[in-house]
Amino acid sequence: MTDTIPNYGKHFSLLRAGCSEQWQQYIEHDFVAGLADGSLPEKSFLQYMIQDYVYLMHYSRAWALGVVKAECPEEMRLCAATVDSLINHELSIHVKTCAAQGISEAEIYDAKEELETIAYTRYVLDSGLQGDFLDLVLALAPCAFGYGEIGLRLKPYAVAGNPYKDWIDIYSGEQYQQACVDIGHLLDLAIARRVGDAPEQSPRWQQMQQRFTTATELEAQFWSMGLRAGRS
Ligand SMILES: Cc1ncc(CN)c(N)n1
Repeated sequence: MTDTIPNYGKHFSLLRAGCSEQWQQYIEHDFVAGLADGSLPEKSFLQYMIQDYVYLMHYSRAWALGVVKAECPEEMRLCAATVDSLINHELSIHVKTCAAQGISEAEIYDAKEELETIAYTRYVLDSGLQGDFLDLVLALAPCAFGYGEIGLRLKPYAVAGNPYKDWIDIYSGEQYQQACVDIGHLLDLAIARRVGDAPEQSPRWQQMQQRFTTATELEAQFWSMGLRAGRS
């Protein structure tokens, strides 16, 4: 797998470097290795897709909260565009994968949430409810960037015969990669507006890094939940 760090903006690189161990545990998780070589059990993938549908619904609500908390038109527009891309595009593969197994969208919408899904989604929503727009974006960011980086790393494995080719194609694809660049721009804007040009020197930096790191840890737990669901 290639180890190039994607160019999703200045602050992505800084925050990623600030939690490199947790970041590696997220992007190099066994679940990801199973997607790459196709060895991930089908049951794990299906359970993950059901929980991920539920996750993305709450994650979309959190981006909608971004529209509410934004402080300029550019922030509002980027948040609104992300809500649209999540609920009208990214979720399609979840609906398609479940439909192929005879599970309807209404059933996935009502699926019982695993504890990891609750922990992660409510952490993100609470970051926005309790904090300001920047707190919210820092908690939202690892989701977008991590899958972007994983998509690029897994691209060479999207070959005929890999059952997870469609999944890899989506996250390595131009549309998803552009969304990561746009979110990187949003993060840079949000930081510059609220903390200035040298955020690492701000008294707020440690707490900002912590939000990003916690969301990164919750991502790794989400993969582990997928593996566990496949074994039960
Ligand atoms: C848990 C999780 N994290 C990230 C993504 C990519 N948007 C996702 N679909 N699910």
